[in-house]
Amino acid sequence: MFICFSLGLGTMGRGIAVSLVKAGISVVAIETDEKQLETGRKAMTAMLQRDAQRRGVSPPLHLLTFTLSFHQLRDVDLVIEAVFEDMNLKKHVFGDLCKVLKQDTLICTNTSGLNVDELAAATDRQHLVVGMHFFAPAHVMKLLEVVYGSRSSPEAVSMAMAVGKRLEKVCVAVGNCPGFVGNRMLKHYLDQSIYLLEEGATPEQVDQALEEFGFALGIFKVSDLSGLDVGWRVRKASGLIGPDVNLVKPSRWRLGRRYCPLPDMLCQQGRFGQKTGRGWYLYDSPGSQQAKSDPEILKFLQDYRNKYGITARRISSQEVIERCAFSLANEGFRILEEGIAACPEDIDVIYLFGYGWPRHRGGPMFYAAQVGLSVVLEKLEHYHCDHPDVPSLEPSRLLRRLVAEGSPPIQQWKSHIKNLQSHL
Ligand SMILES: CCCCCCCCCCCCCC(=O)CC(=O)SCCNC(=O)CCNC(=O)[C@H](O)C(C)(C)COP(=O)(O)OP(=O)(O)OC[C@H]1O[C@@H](n2cnc3c(N)ncnc32)[C@H](O)[C@@H]1OP(=O)(O)O
Ligand SMILES: NC(=O)C1=CN([C@@H]2O[C@H](COP(=O)(O)OP(=O)(O)OC[C@H]3O[C@@H](n4cnc5c(N)ncnc54)[C@H](O)[C@@H]3O)[C@@H](O)[C@H]2O)C=CC1
Repeated sequence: MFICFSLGLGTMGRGIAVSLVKAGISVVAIETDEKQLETGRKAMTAMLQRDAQRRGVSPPLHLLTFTLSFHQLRDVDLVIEAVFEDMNLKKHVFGDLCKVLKQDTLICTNTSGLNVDELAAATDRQHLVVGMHFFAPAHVMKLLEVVYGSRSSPEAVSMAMAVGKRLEKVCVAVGNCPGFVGNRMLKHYLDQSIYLLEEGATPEQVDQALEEFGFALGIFKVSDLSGLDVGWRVRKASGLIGPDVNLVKPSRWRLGRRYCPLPDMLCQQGRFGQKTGRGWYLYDSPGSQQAKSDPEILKFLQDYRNKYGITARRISSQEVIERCAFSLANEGFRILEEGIAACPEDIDVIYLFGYGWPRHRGGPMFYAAQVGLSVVLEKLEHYHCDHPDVPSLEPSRLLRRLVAEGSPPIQQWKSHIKNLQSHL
């Protein structure tokens, strides 16, 4: 028998547990208190009932057990942790897990980007700790990034891949670095989108340009779906927000580079996205998915620009796409050079199946090749010249080298990497 333990039933935990149950796997689901457990139970039951109704079968609710206690852990084969993105909390949870788990239970974390090695070090079985990074909504998105820690055993990684396959996910093994592959790239894409708001765009304009380009959802709708509080926790832990930073008058440069505090200011107002019914957009009620424009956000953005003496300018859809797509691809080249992804095709698969990248454009690396590497380089140089305090716009070494060597086809990029040290 295969039993899985899902820890945390928030945005991600409930979708992960539903994916497991749909694959016929028994799940013990745990939360911190009765209220959270009941909210998770209701949400998961509704998801399973909708799915069963569509397929004309009965929902496999018998595979689910809900509990507040770690005692039911003894017999589980796999744990998937999805508690808040907080290193200390996760380490604490991992330590507690090891007191009750069988010696050979695989411990997986759904962290968005924390150091898997550091988490593994909090356990008594570093070789059995692997990242299993699902994507929101977790019962729908096909991608699973399997994060290979430096001490994860090949058997543990292959078991995580096998579980992913059983869940009908598209699994991609990636190396361990902040944000892994998808979110490390997403960070730069998000940064550009937020800078565009500072410079004069609205969330609606940016999202419209991205959706016309072919993204399933614009970045601000995606942020509301995922929850703005996740990134807020990450920035707090990175020292970008904290006691040394004056939150009344947030600065626009931190740790030596451009920083936009707009998302932090939204979180301070309790606007976490869909889960609170308000984020970059407005929703009818918490949990609703239908994004509506919010006049308060437009005023909030204009007040912010006034405060900093920024004159809003008209931003074209072309600029939105170039800054977002080329900053994504630029980071992709760095990821390839560092051996965090096995090949450009893996990066493309991650974006197609994890982030709703337009299929007909083939993924950010394929798109860069289609546009022409020399064009991408020229555009990045142009935008970096306009924004010298944004290091991520500086063209990567690998992109420069590929252009200097005549823009070889995508299948040959890896052979142009000097001293490749794979993290896989
Ligand atoms: C350098 C250091 C960096 C550190 C890291 C930085 C971290 C930054 C923080 C980031 C936060 C963490 C994010 C993360 O780790 C990775 C992510 O998960 S990012 C989010 C990725 N997801 C996407 O990009 C979603 C893209 N959208 C899509 O692909 C489609 O729009 C979608 C599949 C969601 C819906 O497609 P559609 O055809 O419209 O579907 P249906 O209407 O048929 O519905 C199917 C199903 O999906 C549910 N659904 C639809 N829309 C939404 C929505 N807006 N919100 C939630 N759920 C939605 C719908 O209810 C259906 O569900 P059922 O249960 O099947 O009925
Ligand atoms: N939101 C997203 O789009 C994605 C998030 N992730 C990651 O998944 C993890 C969870 O994120 P979300 O689901 O968004 O957070 P969330 O805030 O929606 O849910 C977290 C849940 O964990 C519960 N929890 C906290 N401590 C716990 C404990 N000790 N035991 C049991 N449950 C506990 C909370 O009560 C809460 O329900 C984080 O590590 C996050 O970075 C990964 C991929 C996508």
